[in-house]
Amino acid sequence: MPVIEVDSLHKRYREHIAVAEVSFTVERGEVFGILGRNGAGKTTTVECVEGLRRPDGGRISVLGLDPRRDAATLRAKVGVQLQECRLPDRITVREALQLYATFYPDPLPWRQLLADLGLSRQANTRFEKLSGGQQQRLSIALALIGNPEIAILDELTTGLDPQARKDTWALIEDIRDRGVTILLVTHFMAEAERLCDRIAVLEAGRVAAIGSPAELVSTVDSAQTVRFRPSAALDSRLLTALPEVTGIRRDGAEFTVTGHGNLLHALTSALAAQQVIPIDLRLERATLDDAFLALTGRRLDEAA
Ligand SMILES: Nc1ncnc2c1ncn2[C@@H]1O[C@H](COP(=O)(O)OP(=O)(O)OP(=O)(O)O)[C@@H](O)[C@H]1O
Repeated sequence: MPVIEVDSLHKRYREHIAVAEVSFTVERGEVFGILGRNGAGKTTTVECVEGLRRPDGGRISVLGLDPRRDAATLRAKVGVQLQECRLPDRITVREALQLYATFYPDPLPWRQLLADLGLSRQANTRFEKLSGGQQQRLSIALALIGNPEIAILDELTTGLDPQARKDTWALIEDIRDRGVTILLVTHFMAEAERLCDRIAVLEAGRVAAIGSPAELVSTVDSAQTVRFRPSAALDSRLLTALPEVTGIRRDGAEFTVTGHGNLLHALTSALAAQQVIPIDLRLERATLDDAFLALTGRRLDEAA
């Protein structure tokens, strides 16, 4: 049974429709990503799942419960990392965790959690003195202190440097390995690709597609490109005769061949038969970026 079910969610702010029609399910133990450009409706969707906003239409079930009606029960089972975590400047890491631990019936031991998050040395450091990466890790710790079944993480690594981002990704993989189901909001393609078992691509308040990163890429992956330099003179008609080849371009010594199916195999076999070696052989396939563009009509980093 899915742990989160969102069915035909609709939410507007006055006359502005933030979420027009969103449906997805999250299975136990998976990392499910909501990927979309700024303003696509990601935060509004997860805030409805968290019970922080009242939907104008549709149905949401979390662990079989209603996020608003059963808010008190769900609070102990769902850990939430808010998009902007601001704590009082003078509170220490230890105090924040001890305070949050009192909100839950069965909290994790905070010392262990700090060690897992690489924050042990900051236990007595005030919030204002933490680096951006440390503040981010603390906000994840606060989402996990209640020992939740589900963690909802919004813009996990925004504002972090590349190393802190990679450390945070490794941390999320650890959390997933402990069996926590993770709903992750992101507008970073690399983050979605690295962490998510499945992704819902959101565009203008609607789901454009749902699938694993590989499934999303395969929807646009009919065309492939192979580039190489032949080791000896090559008659390009040999290649155009192959059923897998749809086009050939020549720039100086380099050939660029486009096609589909088992293009690479067909090409290398044809070249081998002519005793031609393809030098600097490269196969280029569609990426998740290409899939996003094909699905939504715009690049992920394009302004709204
Ligand atoms: N409280 C609000 N009042 C009015 N409009 C809002 C409110 N919150 C969000 N919106 C608008 O609703 C739309 C969806 O916003 P939402 O924050 O859900 O998108 P998002 O995909 O999470 O974007 P971001 O990555 O920028 O947070 C946007 O056009 C936004 O301006």
